[in-house]
Amino acid sequence: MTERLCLETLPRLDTAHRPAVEPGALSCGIVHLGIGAFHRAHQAVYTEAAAAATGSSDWGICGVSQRSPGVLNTLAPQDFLYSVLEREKDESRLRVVGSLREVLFAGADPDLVIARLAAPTTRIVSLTVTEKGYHADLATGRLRVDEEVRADLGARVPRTAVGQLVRGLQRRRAEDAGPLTIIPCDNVSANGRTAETVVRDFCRLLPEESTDGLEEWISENVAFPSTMVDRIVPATSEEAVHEVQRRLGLRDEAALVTETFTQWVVEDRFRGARPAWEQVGVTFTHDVTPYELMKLRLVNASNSALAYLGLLAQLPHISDAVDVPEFAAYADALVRREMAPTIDAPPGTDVDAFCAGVVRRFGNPWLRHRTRQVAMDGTQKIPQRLLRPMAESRAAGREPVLAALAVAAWMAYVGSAASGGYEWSLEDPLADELIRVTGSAGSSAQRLVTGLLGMQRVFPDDVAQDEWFRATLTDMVADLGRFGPHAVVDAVLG
Ligand SMILES: NC(=O)c1ccc[n+]([C@@H]2O[C@H](COP(=O)([O-])OP(=O)(O)OC[C@H]3O[C@@H](n4cnc5c(N)ncnc54)[C@H](O)[C@@H]3O)[C@@H](O)[C@H]2O)c1
Ligand SMILES: O=P(O)(O)OC[C@@H](O)[C@@H](O)[C@H](O)[C@H](O)CO
Repeated sequence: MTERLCLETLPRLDTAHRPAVEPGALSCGIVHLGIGAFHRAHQAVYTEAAAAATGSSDWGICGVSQRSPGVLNTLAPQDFLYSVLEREKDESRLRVVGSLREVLFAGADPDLVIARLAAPTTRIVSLTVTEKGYHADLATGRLRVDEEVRADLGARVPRTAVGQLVRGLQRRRAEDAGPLTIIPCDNVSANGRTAETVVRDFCRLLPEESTDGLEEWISENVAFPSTMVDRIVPATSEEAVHEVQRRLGLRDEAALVTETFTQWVVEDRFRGARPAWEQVGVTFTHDVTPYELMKLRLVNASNSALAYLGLLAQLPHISDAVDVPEFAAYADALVRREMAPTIDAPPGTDVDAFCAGVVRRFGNPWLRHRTRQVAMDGTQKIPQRLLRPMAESRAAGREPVLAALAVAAWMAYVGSAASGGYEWSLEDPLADELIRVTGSAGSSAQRLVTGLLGMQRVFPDDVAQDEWFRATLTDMVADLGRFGPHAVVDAVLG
């Protein structure tokens, strides 16, 4: 049986495949909440490169798995080492990453998580907890006090990321552990401001005696920079594990395959020390907004569109959807014709070249990014990716039919998934409401569209009350059911 990747077997690897740092020499200066695939192939890679560039040993990462012990169980036998295989056409580069030095499962070790957040050696806390993990109201950006948040407000041991952050900050302040920078790395609009708002709202809801002065302390000691992150990182697959084993001669159960493209733009607003990320390609700026809008509206909007059309056509991966010529042409047109006119690109950006890269990146056949994964949590994604730019297009007198088709495909997918049309049940924090709405719509496209448009937590008034939008969606949802996604895409492209 092939031996496992771990500290003991590491020296057997070719130097080119070994970490750029000595893993055992690193202490943890970063705690990362939500240690999924993305952090491991993005921020952890930049952080290791920065440590190697400067020789600093302060920036190892303690990753926290929030919902399941899966990542801990996979990585612990590997001493938290894993490989990242960058693949594109004939180009590939494989490297074991050594910057992740500890993984905790919050469900098993909640007190230790708070202790790590409050340790004076921790200077950075980063997050990839998915869009829903912020518990933010999409319309207002304020904390949504749902069941999980309510439970955390009354609990000593929190389960939500916002609860963990606040408990960690309370203890940091009590123990005078020093300043901290909290860096959200999710595809969430104004993610820094959103994280700060939900943290402050949570503080205000706690009993006054436990938070007296905490907000002032946060203002003086904690920064919440916004970030834009971009790299396609699918979940670990059996294919990835086999390919990496073939190349390394060791088994890595956590192997990740990603693209060569990577981008990280960070608002330059820190409290205290940070890794020298500027030396390894991270852009620091005073305003992330143009980068964020370009990413959400060009990359993520078309990704969601391909996911929903792909699922309606029973295609398992995003690259399978790009292999369908009319879907690829549609995604390209969506990005160029309807999304690009809604953004002010960051200075120096060649928007045409960026647009051309979007569909090419999604077509990378080595990236087995599942349509199901991209499609999940649609109620949290489509407002920022599609509805907001559509509302702006409508206000400017345009008819964004291509974007409307993406929303119609989401509606058709929701209708089908809610009634057992897929092997999985609908994955969305608002699944109960979606199932209720789609159930009462029966087979009527008009009732489905009207019901979904009535969900005020998803559709802002200007979109829900737009007659053009309602009528266009109703026709498209009906046609998707009658003629299928290929024919509807053909018709829309003309
Ligand atoms: N994978 C990508 O290509 C990619 C690219 C850019 C940005 N991102 C951002 O990173 C996020 C994570 O992506 P990933 O590929 O690592 O996913 P993943 O499924 O591998 O990891 C998700 C992590 O979030 C945690 N989580 C899930 N729901 C949560 C909740 N309600 N509260 C707290 N924690 C929760 C999980 O426990 C897990 O640790 C995405 O949602 C996105 O915002 C991902
Ligand atoms: O990761 P999510 O779930 O926010 O969104 C799914 C994809 O759109 C996303 O992962 C992209 O592939 C990624 O944002 C590219 O950088």
